[in-house]
Amino acid sequence: MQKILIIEDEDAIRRVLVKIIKNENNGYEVEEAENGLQGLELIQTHDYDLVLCDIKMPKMDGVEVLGKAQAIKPEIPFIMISGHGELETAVQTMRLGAFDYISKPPDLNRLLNAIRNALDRKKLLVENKILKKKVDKNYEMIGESKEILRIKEIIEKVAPTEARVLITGANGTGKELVAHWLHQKSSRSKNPMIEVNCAAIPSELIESELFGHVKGSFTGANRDRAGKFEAANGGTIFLDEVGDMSLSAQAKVLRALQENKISRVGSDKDIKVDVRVIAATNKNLEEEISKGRFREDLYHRLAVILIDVPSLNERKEDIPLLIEYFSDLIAGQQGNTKRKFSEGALELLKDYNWTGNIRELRNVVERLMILGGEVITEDDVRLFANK
Ligand SMILES: Nc1ncnc2c1ncn2[C@@H]1O[C@H](COP(=O)(O)OP(=O)(O)OP(=O)(O)O)[C@@H](O)[C@H]1O
Repeated sequence: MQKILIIEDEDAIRRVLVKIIKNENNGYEVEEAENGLQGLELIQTHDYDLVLCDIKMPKMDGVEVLGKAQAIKPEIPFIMISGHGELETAVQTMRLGAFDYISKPPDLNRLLNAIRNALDRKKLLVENKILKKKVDKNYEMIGESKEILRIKEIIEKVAPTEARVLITGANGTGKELVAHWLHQKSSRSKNPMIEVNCAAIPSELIESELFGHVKGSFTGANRDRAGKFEAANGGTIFLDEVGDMSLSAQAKVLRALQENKISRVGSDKDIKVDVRVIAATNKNLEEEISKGRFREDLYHRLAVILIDVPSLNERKEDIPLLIEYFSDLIAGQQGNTKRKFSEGALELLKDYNWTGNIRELRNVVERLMILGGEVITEDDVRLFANK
């Protein structure tokens, strides 16, 4: 059921609107207010998917209702109803955030179209909000150890700048998480963050993946295709496992960083790109450089800021917090109740011989939640924590 509120002081117009809307779709629930003040009260106390609002009304006019409603519930779309001679005001309300306007007397098709479009947009906004919440939840960074606090502090300082960042650390320590935070807290966050796992792409394909190609440039290239650098334009590219990139791809990335230009494979036309680069690796790049497998000049271009993410064993005090977080997350995902871990169980888990990969900790928590008792005890840990 989608809820629509009509705020209109003229009885006749209100009645026509209600009739049209109800006839159109019996999935619409319609409520009415006779003036702006009453309308605003209803908006404050009820949830609506759409408001149709007259401009000229006693007590509070439509422009004021729109402004006040936007301050408290900005997601509700407004369609303004403009009387004779109010066209200019109607256009102005769109600048203030109204979704659309219709003129009196309402034209049936125009009205129904505007309503459908406004409701679609509302649905999209809500879906986006839910998605964003989900994304934020997936990227929570748990930990109060001085190592994690230091990383958060660096992120706060570095994210708003254009500086390139190289994130190092063992597998599963949270490098990707750091990269997401850097993007989310930057002015580029409205644009995409494009991830490329350099280790997962065969070396003969990596250039085309990063820079795109033109039709006919190699067997199978049967149409022009943009690469990840172009896709990330205005945003961030995250080069994960950058230490695994071939030397020829490294040369091209270096050029992209030096000149802010790329060219698609098989073309000599330059394309300007505005991309911030964040890279990550679990390799020791200095060692790779000494072995001739990684370009030193590229290393210096990438590592303006270095963030080393410590392994779990170096910040054991975060383990109980992570256990609680994962227990909550798993319970939410699987629809069962969150499990309590006894003090003794937490102590044992703190001293467990972790590989350092946080995914291992998550798996152990999940295993204990399945195999352990209502409260997870030291005995449960002894019996079930090891594989
Ligand atoms: N501090 C943290 N708080 C909560 N979850 C975390 C934390 N650090 C890592 N994780 C979770 O652990 C998993 C592994 O983290 P992530 O993918 O960021 O690691 P990575 O170092 O990029 O791994 P890889 O080297 O395998 O690419 C992810 O699900 C991530 O959300």
